[in-house]
Amino acid sequence: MKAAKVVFVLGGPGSGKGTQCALIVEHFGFTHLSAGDLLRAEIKSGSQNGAMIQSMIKEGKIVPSEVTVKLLQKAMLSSDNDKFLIDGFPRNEENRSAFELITGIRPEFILFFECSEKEMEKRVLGRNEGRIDDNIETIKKRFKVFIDSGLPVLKHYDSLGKLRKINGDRMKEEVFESVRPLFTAFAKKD
Ligand SMILES: Nc1ncnc2c1ncn2[C@@H]1O[C@H](COP(=O)(O)OP(=O)(O)OP(=O)(O)O)[C@@H](O)[C@H]1O
Ligand SMILES: Nc1ccn([C@H]2C[C@H](O)[C@@H](COP(=O)(O)O)O2)c(=O)n1
Ligand SMILES: [Mg+2]
Repeated sequence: MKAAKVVFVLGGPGSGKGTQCALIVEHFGFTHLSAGDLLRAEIKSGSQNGAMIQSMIKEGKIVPSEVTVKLLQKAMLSSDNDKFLIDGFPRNEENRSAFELITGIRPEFILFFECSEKEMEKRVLGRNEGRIDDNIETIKKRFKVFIDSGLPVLKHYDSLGKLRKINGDRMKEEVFESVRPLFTAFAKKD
């Protein structure tokens, strides 16, 4: 597992993480692992953690790291790929330290989509995927959790010189043109 190359993809709810990950997969052959998607699949699977995960997501809270890191680790181990985009993780310092401790992996860099709350709110409310957290009450809570718990993680990686900030407040094609050079450089280094 230590040979795996990981890029963490962060940003507020609706900042475009999943959308940009799909484009990176298409152009650069990474495997996309969304922590939120893995947690939602765990609810659907009827796991004994399902009810707890569902209630945390509904409240916009962060699921205990042990649960999420195990799901990510399992997905990485069952993949043939060695390049992963881990989307929506780490969401807090506990997520970050648990991942490093359990997997021994340090990320190559962190892709961070900066986007205004007004734009993120509009996108999430228009997403229409039936998510239990895409409603105005939960969105407000998710914004607060992002500021309170997510920003310290970004500060940490900034202090290590690993943070790559992208203006996510543009059309998705324009955003991707800012993302592309980061992965072109990464592919050359590989
Ligand atoms: N640049 C963009 N401009 C306009 N709409 C966008 C853009 N990027 C994504 N969207 C749309 O906004 C919604 C949210 O995007 P996406 O699911 O990629 O965000 P996310 O950061 O993964 O959100 P979450 O953290 O809630 O999972 C989707 O409906 C998507 O199609
Ligand atoms: N590291 C994570 C990632 C996600 N969750 C929970 C809480 C989030 O609000 C929800 C949805 O995530 P998204 O799809 O928006 O990335 O999933 C978590 O607890 N820990
Ligand atoms: Mg997403």
